Order: sequence, then structure tokens, then C-alpha cells
Amino acid sequence: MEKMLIHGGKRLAGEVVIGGAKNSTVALIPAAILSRTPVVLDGVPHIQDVYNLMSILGEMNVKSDFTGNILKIDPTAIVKTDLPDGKIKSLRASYYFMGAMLGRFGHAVIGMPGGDDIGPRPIDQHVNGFEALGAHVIDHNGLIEINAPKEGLHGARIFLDMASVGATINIILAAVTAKGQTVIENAAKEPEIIDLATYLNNMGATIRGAGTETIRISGVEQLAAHNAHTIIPDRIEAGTYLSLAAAMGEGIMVRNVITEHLDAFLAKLEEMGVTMEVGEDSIFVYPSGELKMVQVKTNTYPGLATDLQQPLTPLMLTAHGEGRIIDTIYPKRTRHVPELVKMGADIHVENDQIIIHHSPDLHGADVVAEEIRGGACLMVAGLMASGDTVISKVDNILRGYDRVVMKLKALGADVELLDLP
Ligand SMILES: CC(=O)N[C@H]1[C@@H](OP(=O)(O)OP(=O)(O)OC[C@H]2O[C@@H](n3ccc(=O)[nH]c3=O)[C@H](O)[C@@H]2O)O[C@H](CO)[C@@H](O)[C@@H]1O
Ligand SMILES: C=C(OP(=O)(O)O)C(=O)O
Repeated sequence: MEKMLIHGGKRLAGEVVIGGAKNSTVALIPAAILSRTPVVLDGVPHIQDVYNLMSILGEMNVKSDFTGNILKIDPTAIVKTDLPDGKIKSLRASYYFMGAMLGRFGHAVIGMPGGDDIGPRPIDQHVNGFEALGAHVIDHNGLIEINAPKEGLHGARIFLDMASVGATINIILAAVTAKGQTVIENAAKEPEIIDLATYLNNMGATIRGAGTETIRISGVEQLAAHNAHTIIPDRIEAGTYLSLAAAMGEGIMVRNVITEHLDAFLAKLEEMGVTMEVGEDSIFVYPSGELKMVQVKTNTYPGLATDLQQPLTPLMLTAHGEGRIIDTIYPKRTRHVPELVKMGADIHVENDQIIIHHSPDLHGADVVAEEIRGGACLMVAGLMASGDTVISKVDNILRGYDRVVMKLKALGADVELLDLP
């Protein structure tokens, strides 16, 4: 079992280049099966989720080749295949094969996805969307079978109960080749949705309004990719390094960012007193002086992302006063809290609110990364702490952080992956 060993307490400096967005990539790869021609993705992050999706593609006789940052996917010999278990369970985004297979074959049999254990993650909005398009959905005890009617899917007006990223993407994937117009109201507005729409539109889809709460899709016969698509930078990876830079940096340049995607997060860092120079596609973080405690409430985009509340937490531990984090998207996303306590943090959970006090003396400990961002939080805390931190279940970090050990080492961190029992 791989674990991450961190000899903490070292000041860091230099630059880090952010990879392509995990949450775009994991939608773009399943979406590739809608194309009748080979697909090329550029800026693909080296993360376990990508390797697992490639393995799922292989089960459908879709060949893929990942060299450098380029992923080539050839769906021309695709075979309609049921995907009941195996790698499907290794990540959340495998549920995008529901919409993509439905769009391509009018039929999908997919096991319920895996992904982070961060509280309840139902897929009722995805199912309601498929049904509105005319599909028949049967849940065979966690094995989801979806069938389009004989005449194919038809456009529909769909109002989401909540602005779900996954449901918005899955409905787009199914609707791009449905007959007629689909309108998704209360759609998610995350940048990854715009990235997906750009990619599909370049294949011949007609999707308008991505990035707003009303998305209109006019169905087309079929899609075919003709150009490579460059994936947007990962705003969550960027936020994680910004938090680390503010906590331990002697001057760190974070490159390849779309700074607008980080507006809410940057505003929070500024409120804390972090000094930054925000360029066109980079952010330089100066060494921090005394920081001010802040109150944090996560929200859907453009609000502060739930995926950034945990990476921000170690930085908040350096500030004076009492801070609170309310995660309105995943209120139970608190599994990192007892692990931080093992490291000497003054932090606890009260009625789903995370309460934080100044904790200047973090020390290394054996901790568990129960999920990706909780893991990222412990990684940042481990780099700040004195002594050694050993993080187990590190695969949860590696499934979403591009070449993280290499990037941290380049900043001067003393970190390695070890095969430990
Ligand atoms: C692969 C990917 O892109 N993952 C991201 C995606 O997850 P994911 O797409 O799973 O998250 P959603 O936006 O769908 O979930 C938002 C909220 O809606 C609820 N909900 C969602 C769907 C549904 O059918 N019913 C329902 O009740 C969820 O439980 C959650 O409370 O968006 C989350 C919220 O920004 C991020 O934390 C994840 O990193
Ligand atoms: C929750 C996350 O991922 P997933 O939806 O893939 O589990 C995340 O990236 O923070």
C-alpha cells in the first residue's frame, strides 16, 4: 500500500505549473465516445482517474494512448458493452458513461459510481433528466439500466432541483443527439461545464448558454471531432498550491491558471491578508505576515468551491481568532478534522460547522486521507508541521492531483511515496 511520507516544516519556493482540470477531463473522456472520429485531448493531467477511465474505454474496445500531456482516444471500433462493476466503482465520474452511452447507443447498463465518500451523493437529478428525454430507467439494486424509446430520445425542458454539476453534464451528453431542443433550467455554471460544451460544439453539437443557469441544446444527428481540445487548468489544484504557498512559501509562482475561475477563493485569501500579484495566467504569492481569520461558506460556482474548503483549512490554522467553515454542498465533508487533531490542530465539528482556532504548533502524525480534498488538506498540513507525517490511503490524493510529488519536490518539499504495509 502506497503512503506519502512528508518531512515537514521546510519553507518552499519556486514555481508550479497547474495541470488540466480533473473535473473537466473526467467528463471529456467519456464524452469522447459520442464522436465518430478519433479524439485528441491536450493538457491532460497525470491522475489515477484518467488511467481508470482509459481502462473503462478499453472494456468497450475504445483504444486510447496517453503520451506527454496528450490523450488520443479512438472510438471508431466501439462495441456496446455493459459496465456493471470493476473500474466503474473506482471513481465518481464513471457515471458520465450513462449519458454518453445513452447518447451513442440509446442503451446503457452501468453500476453505481464510486468516488469520494463525502456524505450522500444521490443521482436522482440525472435519472429525472434521462426520463424527461424519454428514456426508461431501471435500478436493479445499484445496477442502472437505461433505455431510449424505439424512436430515440427527444428534447425536453428540464428543471433541476439543485444546480448539480454531474446531472447537468449527464443530461447534456444524452441530449446532444436527441431529436429537438432540450432546455436545462437551474443548470450548474461551473467552468468545467463550459469546457465540455466547447468540446462538444467543436464536434458539431449545438449547445448554447453553458456557464449560465439556462442551457439550450438543439439535437444533431451525430458528432465528429476534427481538432484537438485543450483542457482548462484545474482551479482546485491551483487553489491547493495557493493555500500552501501562503502558509509555507518564500515566494511561489503558480502558473497556468484562469484567475477568474478562482475569484471567490482569491477574495478569501485577500481578506486573510495574503499578498499576491495576480497576472494574466499566473499568480505570485509573497511570504505571508500575520494572517486574519475568516469565515467560509461554500457554494455553487461562482461561490467558493466545496473542493477548496479543506485545502484552505491548514492556512486558516495559522490565523488568529475563531473561524468557521460551512459547506453548504457537502455538510458532512469533515473526515479530515479528526486527522488534523492528531497533528495538534485546534479544530472541531459542531452541527456540521467546522470551527477553527489558531494552531501554531502542528506536528507530524500518522493520518488517513479518506478522500481527495481531505487528503490534500493533510498534505498541506504535513508540509507545515514539524517532524514526519505519514498519509495512508494516498491513492485518494493521486486520483486527482497531477504529478503531485514531483511538483512539491520542485518547490523544495521533502516528500516521497513509499510502499509501506
Ligand atoms: C467529477 C466531478 O466533477 N466532481 C465534482 C462534482 O461532483 P457531483 O457532480 O457529484 O456534484 P453535484 O454538483 O452533482 O452535487 C451537488 C449537490 O447536489 C446533490 N445532488 C446531486 C445530484 C443529484 O442527482 N441529486 C442530488 O441531491 C449532491 O448530493 C450535492 O449535495 O461537483 C461537486 C460540487 O461542486 C464537486 O465537489 C465534485 O468535485
Ligand atoms: C469530490 C471530488 O471528486 P469526485 O466527484 O470525483 O469524487 C473532488 O474532486 O473534490
